[in-house]
Amino acid sequence: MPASRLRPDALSVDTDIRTYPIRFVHLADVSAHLNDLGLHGPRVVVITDENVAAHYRTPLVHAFEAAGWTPHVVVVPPGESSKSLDRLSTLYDTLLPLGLERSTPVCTLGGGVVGDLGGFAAATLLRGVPLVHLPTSLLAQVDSSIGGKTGINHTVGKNLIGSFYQPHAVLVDPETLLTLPAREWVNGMAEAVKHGFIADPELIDYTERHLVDILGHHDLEATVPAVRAAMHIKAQVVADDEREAGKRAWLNFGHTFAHAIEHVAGYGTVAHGEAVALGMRAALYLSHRRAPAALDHDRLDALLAQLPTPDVSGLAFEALWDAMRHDKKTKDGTIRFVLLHAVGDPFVADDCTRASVQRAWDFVQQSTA
Ligand SMILES: NC(=O)c1ccc[n+]([C@@H]2O[C@H](COP(=O)([O-])OP(=O)(O)OC[C@H]3O[C@@H](n4cnc5c(N)ncnc54)[C@H](O)[C@@H]3O)[C@@H](O)[C@H]2O)c1
Ligand SMILES: O=C(O)C(=O)C[C@@H](O)[C@H](O)[C@H](O)COP(=O)(O)O
Ligand SMILES: [Zn+2]
Repeated sequence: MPASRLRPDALSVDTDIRTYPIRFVHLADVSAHLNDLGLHGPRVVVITDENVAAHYRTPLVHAFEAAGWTPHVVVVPPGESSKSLDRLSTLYDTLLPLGLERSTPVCTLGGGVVGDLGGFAAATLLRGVPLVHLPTSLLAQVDSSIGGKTGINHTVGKNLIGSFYQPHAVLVDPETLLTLPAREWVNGMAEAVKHGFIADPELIDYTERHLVDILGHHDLEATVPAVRAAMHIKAQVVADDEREAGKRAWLNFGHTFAHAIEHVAGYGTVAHGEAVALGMRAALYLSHRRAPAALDHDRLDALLAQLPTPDVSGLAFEALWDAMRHDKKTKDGTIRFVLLHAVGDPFVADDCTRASVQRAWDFVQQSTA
């Protein structure tokens, strides 16, 4: 298939367990791609959510059936609350009686919630069945479908139960973005910009030039190059450090704050990408205070300020600080933050004082009030 602007060349993710492709496809061709990947039917499980099912369940099922496959579609409620032990348990109750075999592929069709939940189910069913992500949210396309982090939330904190479980492939149909609500474009662009901050000044420049086309007009021709650039960065970081022994932590830029914000606000109140946008503003502020000459704070913060976020004036710093203690980057009791020496030059800081972190949160609250 020749590359086109909406379906550029594939990328690949090189991990210890396997090298897998990220392909830009038509959803109707998924079964042919599964065959090509050595994943055979006739049975296939598709895990999706109600919103995504409303648009894509019927065409995908028809395409599978026309190719001689037997799809079993499982639909979960949309939203962060589905990343729960209860929902996972319901998923096992639905899937195990089907008598799946170790070779039965499981596809997740949807955003990061379905990917993380369905990915964890695939990792644990029969000790692991083949997983293919079909990401339909911008956030899932630029970030969550790549790299093998799967899991669920706990009342103690975000993503605290999970596994590393790499998919066999990521099959992206950019045209699914056309049904995505406006808020979800913001969520996706937050994680895309994150990849620019940690690794690619050109992606930051590109986003500055095209954000209106992307967020305002949902212009796929402007969006797909940003998606591919973000995917490329994520694939490289994961290939270098699959299990987060070192540089993979950079993908957590903005996330020490973000996960605390999501937890304290109540899962689903502030969406993940929105929380990451707020967390990056705090991390940029902290970075700039340490090395004012190396970062054009006002320019970079102005880019983040174009990502609309909910009112966080009610989130007290004390509660956020407590929640941050459960961050998975915490070491020897010290809360750690990914900061920037410069755009494209991140590091993990373990010496941020409580007072400096509070000043960063005060800045975010004042700027978003
Ligand atoms: N595993 C990872 O590496 C990783 C990376 C980043 C984020 N995450 C996780 O991903 C989750 C956030 O993902 P998300 O932002 O995709 O949220 P989401 O999965 O809740 O999707 C956002 C909303 O968009 C809807 N939707 C998705 N695709 C659609 C489409 N094409 N048309 C219409 N509606 C559509 C969904 O139903 C949902 O309501 C968080 O739980 C976050 O922690 C994981
Ligand atoms: O893939 C990674 O590594 C990331 O950190 C990507 C993040 O965008 C994502 O939100 C991830 O789920 C956070 O990981 P966690 O280990 O901090 O839960
Ligand atoms: Zn994230």
